[in-house]
Amino acid sequence: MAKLSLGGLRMNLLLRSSPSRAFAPIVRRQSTAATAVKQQYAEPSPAQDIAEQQQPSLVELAATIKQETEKLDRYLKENGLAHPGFDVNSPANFPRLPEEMKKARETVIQATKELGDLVTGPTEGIRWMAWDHNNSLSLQAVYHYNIAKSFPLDGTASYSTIAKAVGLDEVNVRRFMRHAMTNRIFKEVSPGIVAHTAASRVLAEDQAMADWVGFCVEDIMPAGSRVIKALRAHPEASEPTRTGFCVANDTVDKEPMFVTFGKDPVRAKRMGGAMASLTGGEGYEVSYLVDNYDWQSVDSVPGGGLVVDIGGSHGFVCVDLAKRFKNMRFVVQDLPKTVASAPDVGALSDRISFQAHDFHQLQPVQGADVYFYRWIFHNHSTPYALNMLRQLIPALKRGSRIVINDYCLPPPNTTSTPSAEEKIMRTMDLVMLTLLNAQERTEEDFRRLFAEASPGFVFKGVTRPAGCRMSIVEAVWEGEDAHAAA
Ligand SMILES: C[S@@+](CC[C@H](N)C(=O)[O-])C[C@H]1O[C@@H](n2cnc3c(N)ncnc32)[C@H](O)[C@@H]1O
Repeated sequence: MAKLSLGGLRMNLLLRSSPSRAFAPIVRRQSTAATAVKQQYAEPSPAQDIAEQQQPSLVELAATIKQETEKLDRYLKENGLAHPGFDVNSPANFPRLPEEMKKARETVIQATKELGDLVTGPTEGIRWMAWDHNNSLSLQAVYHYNIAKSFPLDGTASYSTIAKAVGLDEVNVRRFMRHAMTNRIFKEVSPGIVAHTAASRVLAEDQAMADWVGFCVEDIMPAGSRVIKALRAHPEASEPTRTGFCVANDTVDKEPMFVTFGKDPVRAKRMGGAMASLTGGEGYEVSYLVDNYDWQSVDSVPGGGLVVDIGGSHGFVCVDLAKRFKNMRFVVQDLPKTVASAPDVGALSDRISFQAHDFHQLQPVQGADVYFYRWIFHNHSTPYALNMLRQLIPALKRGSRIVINDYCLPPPNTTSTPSAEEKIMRTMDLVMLTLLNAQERTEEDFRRLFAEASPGFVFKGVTRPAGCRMSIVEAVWEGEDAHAAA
């Protein structure tokens, strides 16, 4: 079994046909562009938004960019923070910012995009958008031939030297690198002589980012180009063995992506690095969940309420909860090999136990107070997600809560320009389709899922802690107390 540690996530790759493997996308919440400044105190409803929002003029957008950029610039100067740049020694990331400055930065990003799109115009925009995959192609060449590592970060090299070092002919090295340069990856400092930039330095130094690029350009890109073929053959798009990924890897009706990766340690390791790069950042900390859900009421149940962490990996969420709440008891369920490799939880073992359980089968723990799923539902299409919920029903008592910690898609285009965050989340949704025939869900999707699973589930809603990228989805079982009757 290859085991991937995914930042906050843990993933095990088993050589078995299971759809239940994780792909954990990342999102950043970004407010809208110029309009965000005007709207930040009164968000309009979607209907109002579409009807009433007016397109800011070019000059208004430019003014917003100026105003918010000045705020950022002042903040950087006042705090002695490095200014961003493209040069090899410039910072690899924009500095971490307090909330207000984050808004300014998001507004600059969004307004700049909006202004650029407006002055490009739709025809020209679409013409070149249809060529976007060529950015991935030159990036793939840089990744595949390890070009960023082929010459020193603080030096220069000729195309012919790089060609010899990477084993690709000079003509192709030059064309791929010169294309990558249009994206600020490398620069040509004199004819035929190249040097690193901040972006190529990231590719050379940050292994997790290199893994992310590799996973995207060598696994997701070919799979994405087969999605329509997969959909034409299997329009229901619900089986993890009938995805674009399966078409690309000749595994249709044979095995889902995670099984394919489980057979290939190099790809498995690369995906692990990619996920670590993606989810290791700000906004994924378990503390958001610990601090922002009413665990106190579970802790106050006489004898300590019982929480079942389904697909809970090695139980790190329960460990954090158990440290904070002194009465709650926990059962961590996962596949047998994961449970077998779980580390000893020491003094917490009187309250945390592990159990091998397949979440596509009947839930064995009866009458728990909370059935909890983190990073599980977004890896499953509706039929599989419905089955997971229905497998709980015979175990539920009236009042049992089902808590899902996952992404929650925003309502569609509630701003005059779709935010960068929305773009990322919707792209992730496509990636979930591509790889697993799975999906990200809106609040309404979650509501419908519970309603369709059984009228006994009463949907309570979705909350998203400030600063967190994940949401907490909750439903309560008000149906027949099958557990008590049993
Ligand atoms: C993305 S990880 C999520 C782990 C953990 N909940 C977290 O928040 O990081 C998905 C987990 O589901 C487990 N899993 C996959 N298929 C399963 C199944 N059929 N039954 C139980 N667990 C499963 C995996 O072993 C893995 O630990």
